[in-house]
Amino acid sequence: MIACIVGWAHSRFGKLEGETLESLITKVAAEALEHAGIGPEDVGEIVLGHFNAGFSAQDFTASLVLQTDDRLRFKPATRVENACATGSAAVRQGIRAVDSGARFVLVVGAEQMTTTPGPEIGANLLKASYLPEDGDTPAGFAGVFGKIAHAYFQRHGDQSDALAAIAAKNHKNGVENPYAQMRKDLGYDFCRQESEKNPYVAGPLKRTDCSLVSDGAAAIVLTDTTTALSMRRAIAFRANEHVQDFLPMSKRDILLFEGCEQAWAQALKKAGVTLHDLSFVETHDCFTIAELIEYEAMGLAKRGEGAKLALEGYTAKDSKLPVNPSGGLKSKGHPIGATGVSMHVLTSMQLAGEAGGIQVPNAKLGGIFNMGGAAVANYVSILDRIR
Ligand SMILES: CC(=O)SCCNC(=O)CCNC(=O)[C@H](O)C(C)(C)COP(=O)(O)OP(=O)(O)OC[C@H]1O[C@@H](n2cnc3c(N)ncnc32)[C@H](O)[C@@H]1OP(=O)(O)O
Repeated sequence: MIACIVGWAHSRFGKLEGETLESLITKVAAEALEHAGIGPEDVGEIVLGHFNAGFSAQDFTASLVLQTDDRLRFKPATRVENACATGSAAVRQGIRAVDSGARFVLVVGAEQMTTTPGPEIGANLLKASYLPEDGDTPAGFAGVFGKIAHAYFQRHGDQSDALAAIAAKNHKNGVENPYAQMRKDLGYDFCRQESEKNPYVAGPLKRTDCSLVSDGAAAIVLTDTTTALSMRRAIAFRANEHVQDFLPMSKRDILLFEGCEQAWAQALKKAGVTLHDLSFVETHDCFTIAELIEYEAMGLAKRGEGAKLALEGYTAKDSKLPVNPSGGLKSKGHPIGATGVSMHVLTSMQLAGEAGGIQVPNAKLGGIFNMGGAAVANYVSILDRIR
């Protein structure tokens, strides 16, 4: 059975004053059901993606979705977590529920990060790393990717120009995304130069090489193909693959993102397509170096040559393969548990031709890569509009 997305909702991402985790969850849940044209009574199963790791005092959160409407009472609801790929883990669990016979499945991803004091944010995020073996990591998760960038530069040369090009591209794309946290075209020169407003954060990574700290939520409604074809819109999963790798970076060649490579290979094979068939890709640019390595791991460039794609503009919104037309985590924001669900929402919008200013013309097939840790949890979806 092929699961389909038939409704969706997305909150603004950013520092959302006056919101709570509960209000974020219930708003997108209600909006997604309405968008799908179904009622709470039609929901067969609920999955919540929520990372937490200390961002919220409430850690038993699946039932918060039931606060949306009394008619959700007694529905099965479960929270899933897989670090920064938590949203995609929830989507995959939702697909499993459809495969097991649930007619409509409500998948919500949510996180509230900005109410946590600065130093604690880094410490919470580092819980998705493997500290005992990988050694002390200052600067939170940026420290982990700072080490990766440093090692990449040692192997393949200084790629600061390419990283700045990726940052500038994603910030430019985000300007037209109404859900994005930072809608400023920062420009290549600002992203390239160290400055008071763009200091080094970790290793060769500057502030503009990092994704944002965000609050936000997103939701989708899933159903089976037969039901989906009788509804307003139907976005089908041509593939949905999950590859989990070892946690310690010392057990892998960390510059290869082999879990990402494997997940893309499996997904493309399952969908029976190549990268050239995709209209666009939303990929996990938690740090610009991640997007660069992902170009290579997905097979778009040879190892060590990802920079060329960034510098030649191959992945720009109006070019061969737009990557992160939404602005990516870089400018859209990265509320951990919501990110993977957000990628599925924005890809569905693109395929439905409902993406407004970020619309990729004639988008037919969309690819998604969402990652937890440093290529530890790897999820690839390939989505296709069938109605
Ligand atoms: C596998 C994974 O997904 S791991 C990823 C997990 N996520 C992360 O690790 C989050 C990484 N990002 C961060 O920790 C933070 O954004 C940092 C450290 C880069 C910057 O935080 P701070 O230095 O505290 O910046 P602060 O919040 O004080 O903002 C200062 C200015 O920089 C801007 N800014 C903050 N973060 C960013 C960013 N990532 N990119 C661009 N601009 C930024 C702000 O808008 C603000 O601008 P203003 O002065 O014009 O108002």
